[in-house]
Amino acid sequence: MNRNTILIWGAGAIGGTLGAYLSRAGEDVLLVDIVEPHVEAMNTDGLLIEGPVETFRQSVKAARPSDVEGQFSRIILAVKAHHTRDAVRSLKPYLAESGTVLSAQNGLNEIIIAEEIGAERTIGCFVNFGADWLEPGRILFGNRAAVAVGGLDGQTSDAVREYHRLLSIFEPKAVLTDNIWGYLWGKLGYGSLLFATALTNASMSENLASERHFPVYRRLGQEVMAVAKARGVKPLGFNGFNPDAFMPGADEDAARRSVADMAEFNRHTAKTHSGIWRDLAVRKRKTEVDAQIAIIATLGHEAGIATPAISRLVELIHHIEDVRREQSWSTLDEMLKL
Ligand SMILES: NC(=O)C1=CN([C@@H]2O[C@H](COP(=O)(O)OP(=O)(O)OC[C@H]3O[C@@H](n4cnc5c(N)ncnc54)[C@H](OP(=O)(O)O)[C@@H]3O)[C@@H](O)[C@H]2O)C=CC1
Ligand SMILES: CC(C)(CO)C(=O)C(=O)O
Repeated sequence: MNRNTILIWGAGAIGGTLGAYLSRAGEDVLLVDIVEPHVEAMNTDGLLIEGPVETFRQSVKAARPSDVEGQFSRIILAVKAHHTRDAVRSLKPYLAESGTVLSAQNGLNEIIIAEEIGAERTIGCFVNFGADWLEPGRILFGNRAAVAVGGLDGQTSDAVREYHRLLSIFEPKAVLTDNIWGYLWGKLGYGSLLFATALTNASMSENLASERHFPVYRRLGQEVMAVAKARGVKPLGFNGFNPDAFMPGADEDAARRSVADMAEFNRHTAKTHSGIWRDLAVRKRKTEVDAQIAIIATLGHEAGIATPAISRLVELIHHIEDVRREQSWSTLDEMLKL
């Protein structure tokens, strides 16, 4: 390890995939994770990336947080949103004074990271590719999708350019943007629909293609876009999600087309279900609903925007987490009662 080593903090589905690609390209990468058998497997057998995009086994270096020594200039954070603050506190001693952290996560984690290390050391990023951590040392890379990197203030610093270079190794179409908040809010809109799909056991595309539930998807998208607009953000679209279709005053057909495009996009991935569904159905653990979705209601309240559908969605996900409800079409039907 030396100062030029790139740390990937959280080496699950997203961090592991990025780490394998960067290591394969000859970048000096250290994958840091709290799951000891995963760290052990990565050090012993490397990381197996498998699925329709490509399958390869990559030799990587891995460590537990307590094994890390030294100071580093580039750290990519890829833990779940609700682990962000703890993870940033644990990586902070290893972040060089002029070093930066890039969030390869869903949600508005950049706000928390900036609170902990300063906005000038926080770099924005948006990832939409699909991956699942299968078992120690083994990750499914389900599909390619949009990736963007940008400065929180819209400026393109050397650090922003450097992370864009790194992300482009993984995704050649990675965008260097002056509106990273636009992508992050676009993903919150997209993500709110994904959380709704996790209320059932059907695939993302099957859920999104359900005509009966279209009003649910439209309402969620509309609430998120209204909050984004009130905060002065110009949300951006990607992979079927068209933020304009959910803006106040937009016609129903536009939203219908966008939801159909999202269904079509998600028909072509080996990751058939969202990470949220996987947390509930497979990993049997808490989701990112509070960190990623409940915060929209809080910010909406501050801006005077009502978000009843978002609040009901948060409640239903909590019910499933607490084993008070099942993932089923009838749970999604609850969203129609608003
Ligand atoms: N998977 C996907 O397809 C996509 C995910 N995202 C987003 O990317 C982010 C990462 O998700 P994903 O990769 O799926 O999650 P994973 O759970 O697969 O990976 C996160 C890893 O980080 C570990 N971890 C937790 N806390 C720490 C810590 N303090 N220090 C070091 N490691 C830690 C986790 O351990 P443990 O399991 O014990 O918590 C886990 O091994 C999330 O915000 C997610 O929403 C965005 C786009 C697509
Ligand atoms: C489904 C995906 C990959 C976005 O397309 C995602 O963000 C998730 O699983 O949470």
